[in-house]
Amino acid sequence: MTDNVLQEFPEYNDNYRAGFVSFVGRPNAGKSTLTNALVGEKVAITSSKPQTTRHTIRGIVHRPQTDDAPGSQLVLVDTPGLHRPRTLLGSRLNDLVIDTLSEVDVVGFCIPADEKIGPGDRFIAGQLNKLPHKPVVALVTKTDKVPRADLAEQLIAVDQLGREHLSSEGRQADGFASIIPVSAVRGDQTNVVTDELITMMPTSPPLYPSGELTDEPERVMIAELIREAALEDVRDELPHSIAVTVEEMLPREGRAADKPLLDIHATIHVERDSQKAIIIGHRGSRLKQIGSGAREGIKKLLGTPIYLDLHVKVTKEWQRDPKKLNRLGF
Ligand SMILES: Nc1nc2c(ncn2[C@@H]2O[C@H](COP(=O)(O)OP(=O)(O)OP(=O)(O)O)[C@@H](O)[C@H]2O)c(=O)[nH]1
Repeated sequence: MTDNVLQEFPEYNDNYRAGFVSFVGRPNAGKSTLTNALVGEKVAITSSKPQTTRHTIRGIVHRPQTDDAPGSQLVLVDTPGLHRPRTLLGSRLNDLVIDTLSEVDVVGFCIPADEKIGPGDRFIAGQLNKLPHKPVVALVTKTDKVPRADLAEQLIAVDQLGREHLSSEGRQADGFASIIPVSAVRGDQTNVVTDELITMMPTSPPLYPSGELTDEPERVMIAELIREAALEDVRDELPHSIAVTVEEMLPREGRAADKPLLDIHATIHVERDSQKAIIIGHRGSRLKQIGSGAREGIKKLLGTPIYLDLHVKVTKEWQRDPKKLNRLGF
């Protein structure tokens, strides 16, 4: 930690709490939406399609010191969905998730209130059981989608899941450290989630300056925004096949200082010619749509006008080829 960080926190004292929390859960469980709700600004990318969060994206919750509580900082590490691997990419993602989890202070296991607990959840619980010293909080998400009676039943089922699957030797107590129902969309109980997570953080000096919401490199955020735009309205098989790389970001030469323009060159990678055709669309109409969709988000992120140059490339079988995976940054 730099001295700069401490200068920003004159009230910092020995009771200050700060640490890392990571949300896991099967695809679509509501991890990104919850991250955004806790941080209060859009940092992670959400989509109604599963498995869009491939990169570790952090958001930071700052709580200033009050008469009742010391100041605190919660660093949210948003991981890809932990899921049963079917491809090499799948198993790489799982390794990445386990690595991330071994370094955080608390794991938040997101389980939707409106879906029955299934093999995917039991798989995740089994993986978490491999980290016996890691406290796990169950977050029962999307509570606005179910009647109270169904929620009560789900809470009991979640408790059961914890008792059955989080019981390795060395675990302080069997099961979840706590179970919290929450609706990120309505903002119900989001404060309770923050409070509970903060009490579980170690005493520590602040980890990040207060203005910082995310330390994800801009390039990765930009690639994610393009990927999100490309995933709008496409068929179900496509999401797994798309990756985006940002090739170049350069300020346009010869522009007046008060009228800057940033040129961004990016590539959308697909696996097959047929998918390339879908992405490009009739006479390039879909690609144009993707470009304008992504441009808005990128402009907002960078706070400057941009020119987005998009290419589509067939990178065959990239999900299964280790060399290609490395080149795409996985
Ligand atoms: N009604 C309701 N919908 C929610 C809530 N939280 C998330 N959703 C919806 O559930 C879907 C999935 O949410 P995400 O936050 O993208 O889920 P995720 O777990 O990050 O998904 P992956 O990135 O695929 O792992 C989206 O359509 C959200 O709008 C909630 O509290 N209430």
